Amino acid sequence: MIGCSAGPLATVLSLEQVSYHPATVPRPLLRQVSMAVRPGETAVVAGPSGAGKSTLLELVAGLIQPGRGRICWQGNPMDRRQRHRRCGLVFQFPERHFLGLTVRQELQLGQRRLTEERLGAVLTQVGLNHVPRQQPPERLSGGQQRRLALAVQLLRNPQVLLLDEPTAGLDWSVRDSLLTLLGQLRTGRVLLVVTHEPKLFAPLQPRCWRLQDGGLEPYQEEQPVTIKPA
Ligand SMILES: Nc1ncnc2c1ncn2[C@@H]1O[C@H](COP(=O)(O)OP(=O)(O)OP(=O)(O)O)[C@@H](O)[C@H]1O
Repeated sequence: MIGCSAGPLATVLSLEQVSYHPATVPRPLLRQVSMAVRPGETAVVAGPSGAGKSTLLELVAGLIQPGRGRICWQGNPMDRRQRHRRCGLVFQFPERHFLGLTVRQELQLGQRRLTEERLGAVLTQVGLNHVPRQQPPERLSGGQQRRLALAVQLLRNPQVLLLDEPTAGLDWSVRDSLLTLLGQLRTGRVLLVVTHEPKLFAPLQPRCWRLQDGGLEPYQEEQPVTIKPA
């Protein structure tokens, strides 16, 4: 297996010269995109609507295949199956894709041997253990629905959580509590967030990239000002 150029100790997730050009569009959506995420880092990719942010996540998640380039874990290129196994993708507005009639059913989908213990543990992890498991997902609040979508992915034990506009459409207090949860979930895994509002994610102290016109450039997002007590 040919290793990606970023050293295995230096990075966990890396993209090397990744391009994606669907036949039906005149220009590539992604042109030789490279990024490297180090252990313990949270990555934020910002960009305007239509820049290709969701497409980037789909590539990393193994839902689609790049025309060129490689997506690596600890320096080793991953095929689609490996990417799919390693990554959990939470789509934008994930509540629109719920299929289960109850919270329990939503969590059981694709999890044939889900024990009560594991179900309880994941609901606790996302702060939903108090919610009745027979409750239909559509009766949950907006913030609770996002937490349920995270729980669905966490059951797969992903090393990479891919989050597409995770706070979109939530009011500020719900957004803040979701950000606190994301801060907890980044322990031991990589978070890769795409958003057109990168400032919101500053509390996670991420490394930032900007995606525009098919190219990806690193940039420094301003860190939140912490006021020290007098
Ligand atoms: N397989 C495909 N074939 C043709 N066009 C595609 C394909 N995949 C994505 N696109 C187009 O590429 C553009 C980028 O899509 P994408 O959803 O990745 O952007 P985005 O940055 O996530 O946008 P938003 O912030 O609005 O969600 C869109 O115009 C989309 O319609």
